[in-house]
Amino acid sequence: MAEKNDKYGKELDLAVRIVHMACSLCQKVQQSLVSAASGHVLAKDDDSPVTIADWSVQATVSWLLSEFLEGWSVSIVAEEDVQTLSKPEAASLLSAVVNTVNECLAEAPKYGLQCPKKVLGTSQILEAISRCNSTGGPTGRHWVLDPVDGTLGFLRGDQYAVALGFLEDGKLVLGVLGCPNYPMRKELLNYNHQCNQIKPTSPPSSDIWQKGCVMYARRGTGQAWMQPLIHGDTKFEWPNSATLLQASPVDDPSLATFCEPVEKANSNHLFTEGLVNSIGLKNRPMRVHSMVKYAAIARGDAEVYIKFARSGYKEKIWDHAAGVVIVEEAGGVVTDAGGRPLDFSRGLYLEGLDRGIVACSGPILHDKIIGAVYASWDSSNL
Ligand SMILES: Nc1ncnc2c1ncn2[C@@H]1O[C@H](COP(=O)(O)OS(=O)(=O)O)[C@@H](OP(=O)(O)O)[C@H]1O
Ligand SMILES: [Mg+2]
Ligand SMILES: [Mg+2]
Ligand SMILES: [Mg+2]
Repeated sequence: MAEKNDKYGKELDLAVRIVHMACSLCQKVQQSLVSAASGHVLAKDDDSPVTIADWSVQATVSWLLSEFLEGWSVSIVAEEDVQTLSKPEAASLLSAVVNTVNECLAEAPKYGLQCPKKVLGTSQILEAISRCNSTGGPTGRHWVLDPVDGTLGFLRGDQYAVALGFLEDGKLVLGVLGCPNYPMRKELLNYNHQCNQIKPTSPPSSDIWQKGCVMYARRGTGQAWMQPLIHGDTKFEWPNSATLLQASPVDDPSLATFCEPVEKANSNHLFTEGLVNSIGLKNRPMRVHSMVKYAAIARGDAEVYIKFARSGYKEKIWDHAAGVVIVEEAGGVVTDAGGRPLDFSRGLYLEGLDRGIVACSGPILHDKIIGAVYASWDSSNL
């Protein structure tokens, strides 16, 4: 962990504590959603799901960043807004969000942070959510938040992530990724998804499933770290509990494992199948929701992550920021399909992205995949 005087040390320390809190919030909401088999799930305009957890995490993170970075006029780029939540028919949803946020903030001392002097009211919570309306850009400091990435995975009792990145002058400098359902063994990561597809209402039950982690990295250190999630009455303690992450040394495609989004609608599975076959990648794909795919590369559980969204879809910065810096500092390489670094300096979207995203555990494998993309592209139906 960064010493307190190091650049961004204060921000990283705070962000890690906040993400631990957010993960704990999500675990509680996920348990209650899965056991109620219904609950507060809404569809957004683009038909994607949003839950109590998405809004509650955004409110909690926003409140904590503003409180502890006072005077920095905190700028936050985040996924959710308050439109749906402010409608009269969403009153019970809003009250659940208010309770969830206050319960989470009351636990702040366990994470070494102060809780609010008074319980936060509805308007303060709506304000905290809507304050995250920054559009980022090439100058200044901006936090980039995906409160729940992989909401679909979250609803299935499967993989999801809380992702918090930090940009300065258009450059990604910090990434913190909370993975509350990240299992301890790689085989379980794959099995977890399949298991929950068959039995979507069964939450992971044994300790091994529930053991989550928080990963973090600071640009330029060449180090990425992982801590176990805080459970029960354990007090937050670090840097003692952190272990160094190292991306996989495998550079032979025939030995590599690749991961990709679960949903065909989010990435072209047919194209990646042709692509990985063409370079002799034999292992079957690990289909995992959310930025846990970046976490798997950083931790050495997989070697390649490929995402080719349908043409016309614009990738949002909060779906990648935290994961990219963690993979890069763990020794990996992340670019677009043309081999260029992702550009976080141009607002809400990864503008100028060439076709898709390719993240690899190292440069040799990355070169091979990019070469294969060029070779496969013309014959593809994208
Ligand atoms: N049509 C389309 N194409 C590409 N990407 C899309 C699309 N729609 C949504 N999204 C974004 O995908 C985020 C989830 O990515 P995943 O890799 O987890 O996808 S998947 O659930 O495994 O299929 C998801 O993030 P969350 O909304 O935070 O869950 C979306 O931002
Ligand atoms: Mg997302
Ligand atoms: Mg999200
Ligand atoms: Mg979403």
